[in-house]
Formats: sequence, structure tokens, C-alpha cells
Amino acid sequence: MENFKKDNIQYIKGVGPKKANLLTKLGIFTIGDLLEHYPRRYEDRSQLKMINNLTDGQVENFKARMMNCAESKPRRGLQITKITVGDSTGTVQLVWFNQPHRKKIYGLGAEVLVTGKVKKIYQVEIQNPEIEMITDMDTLEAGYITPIYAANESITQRFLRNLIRQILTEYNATAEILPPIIIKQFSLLDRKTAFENIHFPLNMDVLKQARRRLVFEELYLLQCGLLYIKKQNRSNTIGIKHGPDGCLVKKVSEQLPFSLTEDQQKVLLEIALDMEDTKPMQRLLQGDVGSGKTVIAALALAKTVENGYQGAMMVPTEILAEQHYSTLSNLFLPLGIRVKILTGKLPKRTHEQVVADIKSGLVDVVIGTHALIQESVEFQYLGLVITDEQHRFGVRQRAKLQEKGNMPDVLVMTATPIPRTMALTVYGDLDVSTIKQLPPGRKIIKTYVRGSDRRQLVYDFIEKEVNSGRQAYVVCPLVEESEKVNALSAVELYDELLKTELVNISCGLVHGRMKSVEKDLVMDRFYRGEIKVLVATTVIEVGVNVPNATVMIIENAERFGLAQLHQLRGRIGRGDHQSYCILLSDNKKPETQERLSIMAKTNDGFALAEEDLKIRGPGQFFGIRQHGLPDLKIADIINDIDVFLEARQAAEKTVARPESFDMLRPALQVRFGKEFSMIFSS
Ligand SMILES: Nc1ncnc2c1ncn2[C@@H]1O[C@H](COP(=O)(O)OP(=O)(O)OP(=O)(O)O)[C@@H](O)[C@H]1O
Repeated sequence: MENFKKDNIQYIKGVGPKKANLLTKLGIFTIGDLLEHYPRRYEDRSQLKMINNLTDGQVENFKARMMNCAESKPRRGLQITKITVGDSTGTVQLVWFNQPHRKKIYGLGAEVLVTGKVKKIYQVEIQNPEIEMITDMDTLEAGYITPIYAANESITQRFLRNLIRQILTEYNATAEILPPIIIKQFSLLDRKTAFENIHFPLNMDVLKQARRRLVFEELYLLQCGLLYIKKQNRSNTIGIKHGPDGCLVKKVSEQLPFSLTEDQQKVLLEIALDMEDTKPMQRLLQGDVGSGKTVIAALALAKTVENGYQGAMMVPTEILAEQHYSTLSNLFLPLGIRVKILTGKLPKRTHEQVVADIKSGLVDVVIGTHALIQESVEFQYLGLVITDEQHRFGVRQRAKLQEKGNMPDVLVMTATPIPRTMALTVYGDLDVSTIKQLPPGRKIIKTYVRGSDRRQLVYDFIEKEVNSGRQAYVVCPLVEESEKVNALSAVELYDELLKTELVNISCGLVHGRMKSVEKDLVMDRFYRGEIKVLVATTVIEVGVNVPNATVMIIENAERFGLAQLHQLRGRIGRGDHQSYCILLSDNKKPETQERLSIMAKTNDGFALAEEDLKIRGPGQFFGIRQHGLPDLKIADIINDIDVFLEARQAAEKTVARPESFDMLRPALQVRFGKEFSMIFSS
């Protein structure tokens, strides 16, 4: 078992370097990958039809014998191969285009199983059918449910099927890895039977059991890994024991122009208790957009400073670093807390000075981007690390910042509410605090979906709001993942608006390709209210806080996912005034309309996150890979919730017993690969 992942596919009988290379295109490098190349679907071929009963337009399965073959070249570049097959009730023409090798594969007289869409013209015909020699499958003929894999032209279904069958029979790659007690407790199939039946199910019932077993295994191993990290971080590790809140924290609280909501008080208490414990804090703070997480971060930072430590806060964008720096400076500087900012864009001299000051302890709190995890950055006595990550940092990056201190407390903040299962999967190594309540006085953001025929009216509305003293965002269409292309489209939109709809209004433009100084200048003017309408790409998605902004127009809204739309919308509705979000879209596809109308219906980030997860699936909701966690090969985080909860329960028991966990280590190494195992190999 330990080695099966390492077993290169190339050394399997019948593969060789050429085929191995083709298999890698399907993501298959090892025997283990091949076993986990799970069928995408199955076809029940146990119900075979006779040829005279085939229905026009249906995908049908039938058994027949190869009768004759004809080839023609009606024009240059087109070669048609036709093979006639038949049974006792009739014949069918099988047709392939430009695949002359077909003739050679199936010798005349051979008995085959044919699957394909029937077309009845003058005669019965099937184009590009799937063919299988009966001899390949005679052992499985009774009740044959055929697996259909992700395949391509060079690696056919048949080749994959044969290869997997060979692995299952000739290689010892399916040895049991789950503890017997767990198999018994959760009535799981043994591993060998599970693999055999996920690929070549005897019947639908055993297929279900096979899938359940493999889903369980996948989630169980993942949870064991995460819970182990969590345990390691807590047991044996002596972290920093902060004292109870003193007068500095009190002074910061007193400076706030509002009192904390109940939820804010609750999470603050959870954080304070963690910080006052000798075990290092490992906590996720999740709260909907605008729920007031920054102030929690500020109070936690003040607590660490009060105890004689330094605090660091890592954020994903420069705009956000600037904004937090400005908020925290306002709060901290009057109290003598020394705050600095560290981003990649600081002039070299200033950068060096800040790095030197952090090292010598002349900085109490530093806010920064990825620049904070560079090697040159050393702290004198780091007590608290906060990452405001919005799914942009990975487990590894988080760990890197943490390593800059001697077991500092760690607080991870996120504004994308994560459904419970997802939180346990991605942040299974953390304790979770949640702010559900929004600060008092917030009004629901009124959200509308409009076609571009109403564009003029929409922009007239912006003008009206601006005239009554408010500000607005226009978010330009997301064209693709590249900020370069998005920047271009923002520039175009900005130029057009200046000439047309927004001709009389003071406007600004920000996008990710601008120089930081320019960007800062524009943001600063927007913060100060000199710029009334900000045209922007999604650089403003995260954290930007201008409470006077009450309108947001999102152009080509259909191009954004729900979670992202919610994040964007979260830039408005942050003050006392009624706010409005208008999603412009001409896309009439029912699924798009449905997605956008969900936005119009609810302001609740948790409800939206659930919907988004359902619509887009966990992979895209946010790439699990970004978190340094492996992809899930078989489990489906939404639909496998029951198995997930069982697996989590089992993992908790295993991790609690070192001897059980030790037995799992080899399996975990295989499952998590190098990156992840680095974290929990110690
Ligand atoms: N208890 C409160 N009462 C009134 N206003 C508050 C309260 N807490 C925070 N605010 C204000 O609400 C606004 C949003 O707070 P903050 O920026 O901390 O939210 P956030 O959770 O970080 O949002 P995002 O995730 O969108 O960045 C700020 O203007 C902040 O001053």
C-alpha cells in the first residue's frame, strides 16, 4: 500500500512509455491514480436488445457479429469505414469517419457488444459506436454494468477498462487501510471489494456500497490529517499566554464610535480566552461582509501589544492593506501603538527600514500583503498573526507567517461565509467563531436585475444619488481571470461613461494593473468623497469600506459567481443610508436569471454561499487546491454530508489515539503528497 502511488504506470504490463505519456494527459501517473480514475457514469448493458427491436434516436446496447467491412473516400480528407454487424433478427451499419484502424481491430466473425445512438434512415445505422469484444468481458457478462471513464481518442474506454481490470486482479494495490474497528462500526465494504465494484459493479446496490466506502475513506483520511494538525498545534506546544484585557484594550474600545454587537462581543470573548491560554490560538473568524470583523482584529492586536508582543495582519490586496492601515492608525497612533505597513510596492529604502524596525521591535503592529512572509522579515516577538484571507492564502502560507514567531496565536478571518461541511473540510484544522449579526441600523441592500435597455435609467439613478450627496461604484465586466484583460475593459468602460452617462460627475478608475501610487491616489480621493463614482474591476471586491457609497452597478453581472457578487455588493450598505445594487445583464439563460434573482432575493451571505456551492460545486466555489489540500476524487461535499459526518466522527476517535493514528500515517502520506505531509509529518 505505502508504495502504490509511487508505482509508475509505465511499468504495468502492456503500457510502456508511449501509452504512459498519454495516460498522464488524463492525470494518471501511478497505479493509485488509475484506481482512482473513477467512472464518470455507468451504462446498464445487462438489458441487451435484439436488432429488430432497436428504437430510432435511442442509445441502445446489443450483441452482434461482425459481418463485412467497406471503406470509401468520398472526398479528400474524408475516409468512411462501414462495418455491418448482425444478429438473428437483422443487421446494422456501424460508421466511423477517418478511423481506418477500426477495420483491423475487429476481425470479421468476431462477436461484439455495440453501444450507440440508433439512426434509422434507409437502414439502421450507428455513427461512432462504442464496441467491445465479447471475450473482454465474458466473466462479467451476467448483469454487466459498464463503467464510462473520462477518456480521449488515444486512451479508449476499452483500454482503460482492461488496464483497471488487470490492476485489480494482478496487483496488490487495494490492501486495506482503514482500521478494522471502523469498517465494522460503519458497516463499510472492504477496500478490495469496493474498488472492484466501483469499476465493475455486480449490481447497483453493491455499487452504492462501494461508493460509500470510498467516499468515507477519502473524507476520513482528509479529516484525520486536518484534525491531526489541529491537535499538534494544541498539544505539546506551549504558545504565548496573554494576560487578561488591560487598559490599552479598554482605551481602544472606548475610542470606537459605536458599541459592539452581541455577536462581536461573543467572538471577542472566544478570541480573548484562546489568547489567554498557553496553547496557541488557531481560530477562524467568519462573518458576512460588513459584519465588523476589522474592529475585532484591532482589539486582538491591541491585546497582544499590551502584553509586550508584536502583531501582524496579512491581507490579500494592497488596497485592503492601505485601508486597514489607515483604520488601525487612526485607532492606534493616538494611544502610542506603533503601526506600519509593509507591501511589495514600498520604496526600497522604506521597505528596508520597516523590516529593520520589525526586527528590532520598534514596530508594534504591521499590516501587509504577501510581502510579510518574505524571508527577510523577522519579528522580535510575534504574538498574534491575523490573516484576512478571503480564500486567497493557503495552509502553507498561513503556516509561513506563523513560523516567524515562536508559536504565536493565529486568527484567520474570512468574509465568505462557508457552509458547515465546507468549513470543516477547508478549515478543519481551526476552531470557528461566527458573526451572524450585522451592526444595527443597516438596511437591506435593495437589489435589482436589469437588462441593458434600462441602462440609461440606471445611470440617471446614480446621478440622482450623487446629487443627494452619496457615492457609487460601477464594477466593470469580468472578462476572464486575467487582470490584464479586465483592466482593459475597465479603461474602455470608464472612457465611455465619461463621455456619455457620467459626463457631469467626478469619476475615478481603479484596476489591478495601475501603479500603486496612482491606485492609492484614486482610492484616497474616493474615501474623501472627492470622487463620486468609482469605476473598478474586482480589486474593490475585498474589504473596501466607504460607508457613504450607496449604489453599485455591476455590468455583465452574469459573469460573476454568487459569492463574488455578494462580496462586491458588500461594498455598499455599510452606512445608515439605503443602498441599491443593480445587476446589469442581457443574458437570458434560465440558470443565469435564476442565479441573479437569488441575489435580488437575499442579502444573507450564508444562504447565498449554500446556493453557490450547489450551483457551481465545491471545486469552483473556491479551489480546494488553493488551500494546499488535495482535490476530492470521489466525495461530493454537498451530497455526501451524511458520510462526511460519520467520517469526521471516526477521524476524531482515530486522532485521539496515537497508536491508531500512527498506523494511518503511510496512507496519509500517500493521500496528501509532499506539500501537505510536510505540515503534519513531525
Ligand atoms: N458594532 C458596530 N456598530 C456600528 N458600526 C459598526 C460596528 N462594527 C463595525 N461597524 C462599522 O461597520 C463597517 C464595516 O465593518 P468592517 O469593515 O469591520 O466589516 P468587515 O466584517 O471587515 O467587512 P468586510 O468583510 O466586508 O471587509 C465599518 O464602517 C465599521 O466601522
